[in-house]
Amino acid sequence: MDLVSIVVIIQLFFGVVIGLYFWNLLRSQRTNKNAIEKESEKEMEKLRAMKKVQLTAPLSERIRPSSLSEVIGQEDGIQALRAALCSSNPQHVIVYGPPGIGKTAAARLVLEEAKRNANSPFRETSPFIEIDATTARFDERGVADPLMGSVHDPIYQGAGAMGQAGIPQPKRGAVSNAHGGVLFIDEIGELHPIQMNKLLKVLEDRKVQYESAYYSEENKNIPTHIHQIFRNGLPADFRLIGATTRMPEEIPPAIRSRCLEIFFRELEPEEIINVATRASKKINCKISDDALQVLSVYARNGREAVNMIQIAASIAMKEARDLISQSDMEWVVDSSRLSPRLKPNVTPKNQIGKVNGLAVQGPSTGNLLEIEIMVLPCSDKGTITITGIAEEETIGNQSKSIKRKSMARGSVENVMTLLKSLGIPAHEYDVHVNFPGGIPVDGPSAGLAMASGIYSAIRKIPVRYDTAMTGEVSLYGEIKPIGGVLTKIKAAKQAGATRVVIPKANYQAICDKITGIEIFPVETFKEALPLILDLKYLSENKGKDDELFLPSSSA
Ligand SMILES: Nc1ncnc2c1ncn2[C@@H]1O[C@H](COP(=O)(O)OP(=O)(O)OP(=O)(O)O)[C@@H](O)[C@H]1O
Repeated sequence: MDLVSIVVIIQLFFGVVIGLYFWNLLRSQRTNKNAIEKESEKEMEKLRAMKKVQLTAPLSERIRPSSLSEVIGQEDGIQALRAALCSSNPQHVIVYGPPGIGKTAAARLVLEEAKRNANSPFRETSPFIEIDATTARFDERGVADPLMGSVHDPIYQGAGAMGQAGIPQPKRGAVSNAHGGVLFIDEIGELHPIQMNKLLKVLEDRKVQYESAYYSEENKNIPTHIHQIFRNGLPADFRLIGATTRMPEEIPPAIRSRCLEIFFRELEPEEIINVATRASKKINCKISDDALQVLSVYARNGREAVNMIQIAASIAMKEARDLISQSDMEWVVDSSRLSPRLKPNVTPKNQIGKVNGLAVQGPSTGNLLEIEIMVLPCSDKGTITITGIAEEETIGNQSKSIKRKSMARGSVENVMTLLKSLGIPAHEYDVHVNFPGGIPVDGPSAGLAMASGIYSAIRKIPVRYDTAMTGEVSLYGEIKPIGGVLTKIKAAKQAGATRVVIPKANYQAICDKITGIEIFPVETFKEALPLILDLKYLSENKGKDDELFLPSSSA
């Protein structure tokens, strides 16, 4: 055999081996493809079967408000929401309010209303994208980010065609999905600071920019649309509605300054009954007055009312009844371990050292703040004791917080100095200020109530039970403005007070729209005292009014 024949045989051999290799590869690919197709067909069959099964719409869906007019008690908030979003120039919005009072329900409906305005930039197809900030977790490497979107780098794409070709793939997030519509971020106060900064950038640029170490402008393999996204960003022009149960101070100022701030208020008991009645009508179930009464004692907000109706209606329907009875509702209360909604009310008796302060919890929940003060003469230097939720408080937000001496304590110290300077021997007493009922004392606004209570306890003059009060007291006896005055006036009225003393600087014409309570705006402590103390008792028991008044040199 000559050399040429040997080379031909070797070539033939390698030719056969290579041929066999590729034939095998092709065959295994075909087998793989067949297996995948078979598997996919099986899954499609399961999917089709699943789609055929459909239960009736859950009660919660049927109960949900279907128009803004069905959102009860939030007329002011809805008017502001309409003003912000239904015009030709919609704005970003933050909606504040306690849980379960209709923030999400209203946000979902306002876009539909905006679409009906011919001048609105929203179109029929404008999307409403909802995301919860508590679950919008992101990966620091940018692999997954449901809010902003992310880039799937080839290393994470596995064996996909793009991955094998080394092409990074941008994946849209909620900000781009909401393009041309509304992005609703529930619990926006819980958004991670990094996400918040990214969101601010998107609001500014109206697009989202992506980066990847795998991207190169020169790479000819990368399709045009991906080049476009990396060069120009992905459009993200939407209007933001953020909802939060936090206080405005807890929301980063940068986002607040870009948004219109809207407040939804706590629902009153009659409004909760109204929500419950409508909900039961929507599911064609009647409800007895006794059952509604039980519900009104236990439901704290619209969501709780609706949940209670759902459970009670399910029991009634199971027993083929169309009426929710008192015992159904009591069963719901018992099985859900609900505790009654106890709102403090004024005690109908003028008492020494017992004052009605006012507090705001959360963005718009007002409460009567009962304050008890006892003074005991002491031989040495007097002490101050404060009990209740007032000893120490944390300020700031989740990224930065500091603990500081409670403002309530600072307030009492100011009040003591003021009283001493006015000739009241407050320093000759051990003073105990108690805030019963577990309502936290907010800031210095309880100053007027504490000063009046300490005065009452030292002079043994009862305080009027029908009067509630709020205001910071300065060292010189001026009554300084405080926050949340309207909420506090409404809380005073709800608790049964018929008179309320507020700082003059807080008085607005809108206060007079609240009927059934007399409002007394004051500038000084001296002006406030005769409104707060029981003057009748004083004239009957002491015989002369001048004991009440402070020395003429005082504020
Ligand atoms: N003011 C209201 N009017 C009518 N229904 C209400 C009202 N408030 C709550 N509901 C009922 O409760 C459900 C839940 O309310 P929604 O989700 O809007 O509350 P939310 O204020 O957004 O609470 P969260 O802050 O917990 O998300 C609604 O679908 C609706 O059925």
